[in-house]
Amino acid sequence: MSGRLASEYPSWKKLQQIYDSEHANLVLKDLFAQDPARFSKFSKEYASTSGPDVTFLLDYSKNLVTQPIIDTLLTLGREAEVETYRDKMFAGEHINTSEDRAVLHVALRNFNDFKIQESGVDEVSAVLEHIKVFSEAVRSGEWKGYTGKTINTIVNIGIGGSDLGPVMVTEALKAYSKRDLTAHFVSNIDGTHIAETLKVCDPERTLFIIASKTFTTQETITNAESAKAWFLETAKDQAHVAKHFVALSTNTKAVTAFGISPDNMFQFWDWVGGRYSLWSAIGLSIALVIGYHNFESLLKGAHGMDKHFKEAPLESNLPVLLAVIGIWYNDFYGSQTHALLPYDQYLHKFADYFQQGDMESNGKFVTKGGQRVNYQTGPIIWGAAGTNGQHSFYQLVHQGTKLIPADFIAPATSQNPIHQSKHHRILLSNFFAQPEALAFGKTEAQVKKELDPGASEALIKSKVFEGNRPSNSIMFPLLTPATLGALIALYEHKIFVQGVIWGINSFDQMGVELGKVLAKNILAQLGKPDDVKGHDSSTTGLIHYYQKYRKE
Ligand SMILES: O=P(O)(O)OC[C@H]1O[C@@H](O)[C@H](O)[C@@H](O)[C@@H]1O
Repeated sequence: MSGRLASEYPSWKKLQQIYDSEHANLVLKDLFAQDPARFSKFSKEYASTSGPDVTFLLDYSKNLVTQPIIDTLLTLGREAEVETYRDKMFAGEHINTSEDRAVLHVALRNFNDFKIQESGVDEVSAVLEHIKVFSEAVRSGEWKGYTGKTINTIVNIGIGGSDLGPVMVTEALKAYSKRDLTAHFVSNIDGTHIAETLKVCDPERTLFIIASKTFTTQETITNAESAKAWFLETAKDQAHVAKHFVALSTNTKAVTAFGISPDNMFQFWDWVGGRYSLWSAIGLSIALVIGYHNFESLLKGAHGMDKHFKEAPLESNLPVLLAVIGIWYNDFYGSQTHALLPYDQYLHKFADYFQQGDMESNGKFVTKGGQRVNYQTGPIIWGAAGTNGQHSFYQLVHQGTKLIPADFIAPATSQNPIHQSKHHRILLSNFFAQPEALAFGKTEAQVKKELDPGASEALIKSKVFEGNRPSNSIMFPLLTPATLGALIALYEHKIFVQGVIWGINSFDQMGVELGKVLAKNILAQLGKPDDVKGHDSSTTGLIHYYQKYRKE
């Protein structure tokens, strides 16, 4: 984040030399055979030192690295001043330079531990109290709708960071949810999303949470207006809106203009980035679904990881290790993507969440200083919950032509140990087997032994697994709110470290703006073909096609 080109650091050049001269010999099978202690050397157990107990194991031994490579990668971190920039973040310095903002999602889960100076930080506990009181009133039934009935449905209307975090976390912690409160999340501007959701809502018992940092996002405001119109069809009186609509925003003026009273607004601050906002008022839907106590555990679990990230030396700092290993593949092996593969159905939205978290943070081609980078920055993040992926895309992961570093994530214990944990044992046997298969593969000699002597060369070749495909494995005892908090913070800080090394600003998102501006211009031209002006022939042709067939 210094804005320097990463490729100028001496250690970057050294890593390139190491890659050029050694990568052909970096063979996992050999590395494990040569060193029986490889697992203990390249795995670390995390144990929180504050807040609720959180432990997990990070096994990074199945990576194409040796100790000298890790050391050089850590030197790269030091040359890029990762420690300095980490301290600047925690100190509230304006490291989001393009927007001149502090980056303080860590302040949202701090509980007065670290001293952080920034306006608004001293209001965090009051907002948490507001969330607590409100969520408890709704959950207990004390909060009533306009006809005196309790709330049985919440609809969070938001998009991007005002949607993905709450969606992912409420899914991940479903085991802790209040079963008689149904949560829906409406994000897409496609009218189908709100229309299908409203079909199953009762206006007398539904609470709408309008979640938007800016309160100007077209999708969210349009969906919120449609929800309000739907509500008023039954409720009639505008005064009833107060019982059924709340806002989560930094923009009091726009919230008031929408018709939501400031009493029903949950505040946050411009130093909370959208994709880092689930810890803020944006997490209200989480508190409603899992209860404030569990929401606080989530925050405290994340704080434990913040403490680790802030205080642990780089060589035992888990976010740093994940970050530099990721850079090794991304920038030297040329891998384009990184897969997040949780073997836990509850984490089925984890990869979706970190698509925004990682790709919106580190999908940048200029440094903070405005120079075009001459190396790759953020990877494409993708993934799905195991074992589903095994029956679809794992073919390419095992035998395709691309190197796909992957993180396998699993709890040792299931929240649903049905059939004497038979399901979980099968799930975990796959969780153990896949990284093993990826790393060690299957040789031609092994294949031949299993086939008839007359088997064709082509058949033999098609059954070979080259192996040497890297992965990390992360295991924890049980997916608790605090463990999830720590896990999310682990990846947030990994993304931060990578951004610092690449010299980019991980905290703005200029890349989402151009499309929004063009769409606004096009929206004004959709009325009639003659209005369609100023586009290339392809865009013009597409709009004309729409105009020919549309039905209003
Ligand atoms: O919360 P808001 O202001 O409605 O913004 C929602 C999303 O809007 C998008 O345009 C941004 O790229 C995201 O970062 C953001 O989370």
